[in-house]
Amino acid sequence: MARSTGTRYGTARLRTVALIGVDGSGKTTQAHRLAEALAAAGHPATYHRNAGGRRWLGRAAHRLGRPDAQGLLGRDAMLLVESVLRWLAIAMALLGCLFTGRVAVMDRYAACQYASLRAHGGQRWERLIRAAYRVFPQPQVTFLLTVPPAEAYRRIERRGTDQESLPYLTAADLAYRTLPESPSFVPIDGDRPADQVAREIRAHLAEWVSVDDEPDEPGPQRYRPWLPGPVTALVPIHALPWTTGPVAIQARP
Ligand SMILES: Cc1cn([C@H]2C[C@H](O)[C@@H](COP(=O)(O)OP(=O)(O)O)O2)c(=O)[nH]c1=O
Repeated sequence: MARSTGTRYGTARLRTVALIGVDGSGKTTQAHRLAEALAAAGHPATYHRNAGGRRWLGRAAHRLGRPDAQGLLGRDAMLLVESVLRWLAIAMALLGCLFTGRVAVMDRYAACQYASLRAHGGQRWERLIRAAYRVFPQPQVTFLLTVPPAEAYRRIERRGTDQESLPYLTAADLAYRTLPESPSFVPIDGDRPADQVAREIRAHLAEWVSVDDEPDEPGPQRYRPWLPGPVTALVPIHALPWTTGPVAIQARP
């Protein structure tokens, strides 16, 4: 019988994966898909929406006749509220996964808050917020989903649940690319069909799935969505058609 060793890269265990990027880049779509794929491959995972409250505060602001959350609270107060709410959300998510042993699939992480501060002109808070967020471990892998700001804008308009301006999305896009930690992000071109993007994300994470990870019993569970089928399962991951270069995995714990 095969022994399951969990979701591992060498001796390290996959605990946290983060998806970051501007609004409309596809984080939520891909994070849900990734959590489902991990679970289907026998690696229990939980999706976490690490919201900063900007969307629901924006809806509240609308009801009160203000244009958005920032119009309601003011820029600095909004950035601080967002930073606190996101900090709490990340802390709860990490604690939950610590107790359950599940992989945390993070829809946004600390870097999103640093980018938000920069894109909203709140740089003077960055040192303070970074100090507060330093308690959080680096995710083993952080995917930066990239789409042209104009495409992100179109998607948000179609979604219809919130609003972002094109200049803001452009500033946020630049902020992500220029964060000091950006060299450690795995960039993923999100301006492609969602299936293709999901496959590339899974291909990067395939390095973490031990060969011992086959489930004990044969049957439907043996399907491993990391790879497209039994024939290609024997092909080295670097040779698969959707990989664009060496598999990039960040610092291991
Ligand atoms: C991933 C993806 C999403 N969408 C849609 C779904 C959503 O309504 C919207 C934004 O996607 P979403 O996953 O919510 O992005 P984010 O979490 O980064 O804000 O765009 C597309 O039209 N094409 C895509 O390839």
